[in-house]
Amino acid sequence: MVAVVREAYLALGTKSYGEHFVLLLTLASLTSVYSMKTFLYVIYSVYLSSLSRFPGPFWAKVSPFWLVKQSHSTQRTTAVLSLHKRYGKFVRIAPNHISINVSQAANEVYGHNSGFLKASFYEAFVQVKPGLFNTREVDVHQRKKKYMNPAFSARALRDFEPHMDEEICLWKSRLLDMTHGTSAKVDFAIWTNYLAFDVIGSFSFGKPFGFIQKCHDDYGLIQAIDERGEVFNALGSIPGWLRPFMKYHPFDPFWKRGAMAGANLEVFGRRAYLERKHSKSSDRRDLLSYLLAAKDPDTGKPLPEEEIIAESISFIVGGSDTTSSTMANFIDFVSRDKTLLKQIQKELDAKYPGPLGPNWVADNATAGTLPLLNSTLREVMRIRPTSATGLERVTPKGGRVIGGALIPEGTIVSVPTQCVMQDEIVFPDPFALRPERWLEGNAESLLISFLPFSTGPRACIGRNFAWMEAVKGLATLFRLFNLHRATEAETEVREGFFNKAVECVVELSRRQDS
Ligand code: HEM
Repeated sequence: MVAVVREAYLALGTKSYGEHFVLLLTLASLTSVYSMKTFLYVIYSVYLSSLSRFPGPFWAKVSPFWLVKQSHSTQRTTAVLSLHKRYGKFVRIAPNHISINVSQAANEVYGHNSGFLKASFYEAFVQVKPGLFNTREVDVHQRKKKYMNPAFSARALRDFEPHMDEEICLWKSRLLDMTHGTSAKVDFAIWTNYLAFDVIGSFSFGKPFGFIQKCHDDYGLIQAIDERGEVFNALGSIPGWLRPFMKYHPFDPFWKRGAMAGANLEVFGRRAYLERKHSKSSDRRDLLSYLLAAKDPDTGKPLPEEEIIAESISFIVGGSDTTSSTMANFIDFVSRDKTLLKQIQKELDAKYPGPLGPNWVADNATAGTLPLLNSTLREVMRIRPTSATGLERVTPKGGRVIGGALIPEGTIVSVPTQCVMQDEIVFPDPFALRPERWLEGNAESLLISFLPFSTGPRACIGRNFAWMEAVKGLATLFRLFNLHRATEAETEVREGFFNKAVECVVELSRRQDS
């Protein structure tokens, strides 16, 4: 097209009036051909395609950029939920994408043997090589899972607990230092990050990154991961061929920031891997030791270095921001509710009576079974899930009936986790934080709709690890401190692939026997 226009321009200087007329007519016809094509595409998309029976905003039916815009504004799930309120259970949120707000659909799409595979959205998250999280092929995923599973076994987690304790102990000491003889304003959106990053550093590479030690993120890693999450989440909805060019967008620095954040994370991941590889051998069974010892089942050879680096990066991301956001949300909710705070502390005092030594940290065996602490954590994860979005999957060959509607093969579908966990039929008064609902007779039956870690073969491999870290960290914090949220205002949440509170400033003071 550009070449034709240039030809026409060059020619205009030398041609007669009649020839000018012919050229202009040619240009006009070309423009009309393109306009006609666009017009036909719109007609097809809106009225004739097999998805045209599903309602949705006009722009979402004809272009992926409606969804890109929502992700760009870091409010994708909120926007999709408001569409469900307006249009009902099935909404077309992109030309080939149906969002489904039907509880049972979560199992139909994500459950074992459903046949739904991850969509090309996940390719936007690939760094170095596809990792456990973003690989799409079933056989590659199964191979990876085989060598990753042992690092997450009950035994491996038990062995790791003393190392987790070291980080939680240092964390609480820092908080105790800050509150010596006084109270302090502490932003737990940052401090839960320090803890989670050091814990995942210790778990993956055998030593923490040193955030708690320095009370600072020297590498700018937290911001890099936030920016990367927001930009990659938006890139995922952009057609694959266009993604590499987005960083050159002349008017919108958002895309370039994401590319730079991704590059910084890659440098950090490579360095952490190399340091660990060349460190003096230790008998610590960290994640890297499992990966370095793993053999490719096809070739019998060790895993390629690039694959290990890709997994390292993926674990820094997947294992840090997620747990820290969940803990920050818990702190946010409970520090606003004095009655609940006192009840949780009463439960903790009974199990951990004072005096508590300087190295005391809540143990998993006890903290993991405290009824109120654990049911409050469930409620927080249900009301403000860290992973709220509809996870994108492709409908398998032959199509499927999902939530009662026939979905043609090749269609991208997603079931927003937040919808499932706030279904008022399953959870009456869904927006009220009611820990009791998990302590009543029918609590077991609620678990099927409690999906903060997703479900099926692609569910979170780190869920037990995350739960252990959260209950230990929170039990230690609430046993030792009083927390009072320093604002009445609603907490602002930004959504990348995961949700994250922008701040969680709390007035922190020591309890009497801490
Ligand atoms: C509260 C904390 C966490 C939440 C809410 C969470 C949530 C999730 C969710 C919803 C998925 C499914 C994603 C999808 O299908 O696209 C997932 C997958 C994953 N998570 Fe987590 N996660 C948490 C903590 C962790 C931790 C601590 C680790 C590592 C130590 C981890 C590692 C992973 C990995 C590797 C996957 C991909 C699994 C696969 O595809 O087989 N996550 N997580």
